[in-house]
Amino acid sequence: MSEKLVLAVPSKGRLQENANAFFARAGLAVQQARGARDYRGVLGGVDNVEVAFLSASEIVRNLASGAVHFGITGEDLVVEAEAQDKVELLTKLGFGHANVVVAVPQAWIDVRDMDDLDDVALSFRARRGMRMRVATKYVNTTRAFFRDHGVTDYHIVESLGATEGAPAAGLAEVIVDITSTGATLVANGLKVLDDGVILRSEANLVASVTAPWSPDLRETARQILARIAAEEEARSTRELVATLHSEPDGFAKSLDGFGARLRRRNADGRITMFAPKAQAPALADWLIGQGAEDVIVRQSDYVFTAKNPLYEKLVTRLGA
Ligand SMILES: Nc1ncnc2c1ncn2[C@@H]1O[C@H](COP(=O)(O)OP(=O)(O)OP(=O)(O)O)[C@@H](O)[C@H]1O
Ligand SMILES: O=P(O)(O)OC[C@H]1O[C@H](OP(=O)(O)OP(=O)(O)O)[C@H](O)[C@@H]1O
Ligand SMILES: [Mg+2]
Repeated sequence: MSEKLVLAVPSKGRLQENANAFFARAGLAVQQARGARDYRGVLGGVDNVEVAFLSASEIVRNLASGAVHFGITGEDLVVEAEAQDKVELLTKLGFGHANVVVAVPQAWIDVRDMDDLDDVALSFRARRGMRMRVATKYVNTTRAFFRDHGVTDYHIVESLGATEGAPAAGLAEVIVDITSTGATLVANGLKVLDDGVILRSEANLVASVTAPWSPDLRETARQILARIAAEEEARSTRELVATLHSEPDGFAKSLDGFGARLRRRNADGRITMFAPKAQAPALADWLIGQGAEDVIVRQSDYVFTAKNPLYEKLVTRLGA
């Protein structure tokens, strides 16, 4: 039996659709083996990969234990699992943005920041003889953040769902939870403290450091990461083609100023350049000003480079 690289993708929730789209863009479509009820799949375009469909939090557990090699999950879940020494966050994926925040009732008008919350905690103890309660499923994240802010007089009430409802239900005074639009907080009469953003999270491609990384599996990883990096590079850069019959003075320096690089110069005066996407219109305009008759700007599907930065990051972390 040949060993496989196991890739975990979210099977439900907010990350699922974007995760599938991400692999499809890289030419690595996730294919569910037999119907949607099958929890194992394959990755189109690369042999030797088994796809495991798991929830975002299960993905972190499996990465930490080494049961899967790669996974897509939220940074908030990696931090909460305190798994940073067992995984490598290879790259942010640009979706699944959400903040882990400390929120209190809007009615607490004098409570604006963590210092104020500390005062509340102390007076709570003094006046009511009980500790301020914080409802959350981010227990470790909360403890670390409160410790850093010198808040010690509180008690965590573990909450596994509908955390925002805890204050109104009389189960806690404060919550720590994840939010993206903020609508749930507002609907529950809560506000985020001014310095209460604990973590700005997004979905990441994460590698396990503890998984068995044989030479064959490293080679499979190299191929996958080359495609992902090539797609990222293609998305963030544009190719420009212009015909310039004489090269402007200090051309290389000017290109540098746009963050662009020369790729090729043909004998007929046609020049091909790569520029960051955001700089492409300005560079095109400048080239016209330098005498180019037209400038074609195009996006490539993939830009493979001799360097494979994601793979290098992985190998550096894994060591020899
Ligand atoms: N508004 C949001 N609320 C919660 N999570 C979000 C939000 N936006 C992005 N995320 C990200 O999606 C991750 C998974 O959340 P989601 O609610 O989709 O999973 P879930 O299916 O509820 O998982 P579980 O059952 O393990 O809690 C979060 O940990 C976070 O990284
Ligand atoms: O800031 P908002 O856009 O209002 O989103 C925040 C809400 O979304 C998440 O819950 P989710 O819907 O994922 O349900 P769950 O708690 O069952 O996972 C989170 O736990 C918040 O309750
Ligand atoms: Mg959720």
